[in-house]
Amino acid sequence: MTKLSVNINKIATLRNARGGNVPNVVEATRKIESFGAQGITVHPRPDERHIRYQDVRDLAPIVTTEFNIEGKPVQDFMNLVLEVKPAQVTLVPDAEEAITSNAGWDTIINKEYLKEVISEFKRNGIRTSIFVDPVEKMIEGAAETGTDRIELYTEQFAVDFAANKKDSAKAYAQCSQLAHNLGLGINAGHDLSLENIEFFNKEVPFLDEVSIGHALIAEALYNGLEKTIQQYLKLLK
Ligand SMILES: CC(=O)[C@@H](O)[C@H](O)COP(=O)(O)O
Ligand SMILES: NCC(=O)COP(=O)(O)O
Repeated sequence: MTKLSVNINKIATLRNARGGNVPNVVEATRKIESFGAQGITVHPRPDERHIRYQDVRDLAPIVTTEFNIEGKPVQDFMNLVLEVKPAQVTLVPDAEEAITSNAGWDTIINKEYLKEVISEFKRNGIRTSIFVDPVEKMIEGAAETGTDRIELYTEQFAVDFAANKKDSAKAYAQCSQLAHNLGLGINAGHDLSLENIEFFNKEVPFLDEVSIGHALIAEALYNGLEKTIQQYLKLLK
């Protein structure tokens, strides 16, 4: 079964909107795990627009499933991850001003940089994953960085699925097969939703984990967190 890691960025967005501590991200995390999620993902961005560095410190000791911290490996981010030592770190090549993550790594141009960062996290017992586009050369480059896993960036899949599902996951399936053959673990995420997740999970082999946030939290506004999480779990079987 593909594991579901719930990205709680948007719970922090709502909390920050009023400047207080409601909704409380620690309480929300406990509930999300009790509803069956197999992981919690956070993405502390440099501007702390949603998840703050202190949230990461508060969450680390209470997450009982897998804690996955995503971000660009700037020094502050690296220090935070090495301080809390989550189960997994996912490296994303985010531009600071980007409204959201919008590209995978160029694993060829950035190979030496990624090798250095990845080896530091692995020396500290943290599983590494790197965010990549579904391009076979980028998967081959990822394997040369020493990363444990890749995370397939699924925004293009979501766009294509909405237009015409037929071949929307084809490149992802091919890249997942290649990654598996190269000994890499395979995660996926960005713009996955209740509408597209079943098709993606059926079409793409060897998936270890999907991390889902924006759509899941939006869907939970209508259906509730517990029911929404259990709908995802059922579609990921
Ligand atoms: C890397 C990725 O695609 C998402 O995990 C990202 O964390 C979403 O970030 P926002 O929640 O800031 O849109
Ligand atoms: N890595 C993807 C993630 O954590 C959540 O992305 P999204 O579902 O908020 O687009």
